[in-house]
Amino acid sequence: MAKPGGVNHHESKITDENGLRRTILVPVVQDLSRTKALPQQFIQRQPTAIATSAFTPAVIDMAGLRDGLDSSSRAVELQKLGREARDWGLFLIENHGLVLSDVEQSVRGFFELPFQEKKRSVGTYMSVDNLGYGRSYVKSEDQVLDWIDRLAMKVAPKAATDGLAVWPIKPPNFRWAMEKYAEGAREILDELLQALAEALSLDRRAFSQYFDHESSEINVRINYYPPSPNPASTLGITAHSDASSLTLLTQFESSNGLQIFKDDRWFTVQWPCNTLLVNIGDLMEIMSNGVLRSPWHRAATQSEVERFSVALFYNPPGGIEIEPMQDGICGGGGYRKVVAREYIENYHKVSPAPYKQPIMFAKEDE
Ligand SMILES: O=C(O)CCC(=O)C(=O)O
Ligand SMILES: [Fe+2]
Repeated sequence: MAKPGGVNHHESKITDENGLRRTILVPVVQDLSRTKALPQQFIQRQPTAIATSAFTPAVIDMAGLRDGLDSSSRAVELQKLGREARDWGLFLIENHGLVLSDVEQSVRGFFELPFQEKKRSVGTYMSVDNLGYGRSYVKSEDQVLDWIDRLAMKVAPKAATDGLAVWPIKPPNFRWAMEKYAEGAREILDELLQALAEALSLDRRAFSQYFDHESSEINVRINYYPPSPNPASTLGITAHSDASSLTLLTQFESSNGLQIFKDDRWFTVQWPCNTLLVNIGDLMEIMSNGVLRSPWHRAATQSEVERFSVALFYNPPGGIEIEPMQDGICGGGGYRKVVAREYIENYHKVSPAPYKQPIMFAKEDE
């Protein structure tokens, strides 16, 4: 336990060069930020967080999309959706009906707890599948670390969470708020799976056929980026694509943290506060055989501002085999059939990874 005002440590398990499992201690970023300390292990080898351009994704009006299957407003939204999903792999949604205040209150309440309380509150499942309160993907002692503390949990299917102490006990309504949010999110993402297929002139069930209410998987990761002593030399999240089919991303205040890589440069994603962001994940890239591509993205840090984001990953049931589309427009991406769980396991094993490397696992000639 740290002295009052001191820095606590997360315990991360790594496998060292001799194949032995070891625990290494990683400072809690929330504590570092308070003391304005910036240890060497958080300093990127190249200055990073300077994005050259700003980008505001197209906003899809969910009310317009719901406006009757053959209505003109739906046609307009579908056209926008198809274009943005193909060009950028992400888009914003408005009129989504999701209320975020309970989630925000619970998340802020959790991170306000003292370190030991946070650990006690979450239970013991830290090292399972990168879940729990702590850090993701600490693989070696000389790795440059992200300026972040995280809380990650499985939300669905419910049975998958039974044996794990996955839910923070404090604040007391945390689980209720997150499950309510996830159910609302699932409805929206189901609609978007169908709309994306339609926007690409595919059978409406081309993507949604892999999902079902009982066993599709929802994982939630809460990213907390405390103020950084030097945003130009720290990163909140190292560049990656998401393993998911679709990711729903929420931030609590409008701030510029998310950056996306396109045409050889980084763009800061500008994101109005009444909207949520949806991005294509690797599993969707595989399903569409490369017609939709999962964007390579990262999170910058800021000097005076703390930022929270909530990433909700929507995946088919783990045992489902995904078969890349082979017809006219969807074909030629060179992807092979993959079992969702095998894809995700490999993704966790190889992350963090160089540009688009995890998805090579699903290429035909791998
Ligand atoms: O904080 C953000 O905007 C990005 C989060 C993210 O990319 C993730 O959790 O996978
Ligand atoms: Fe991400």
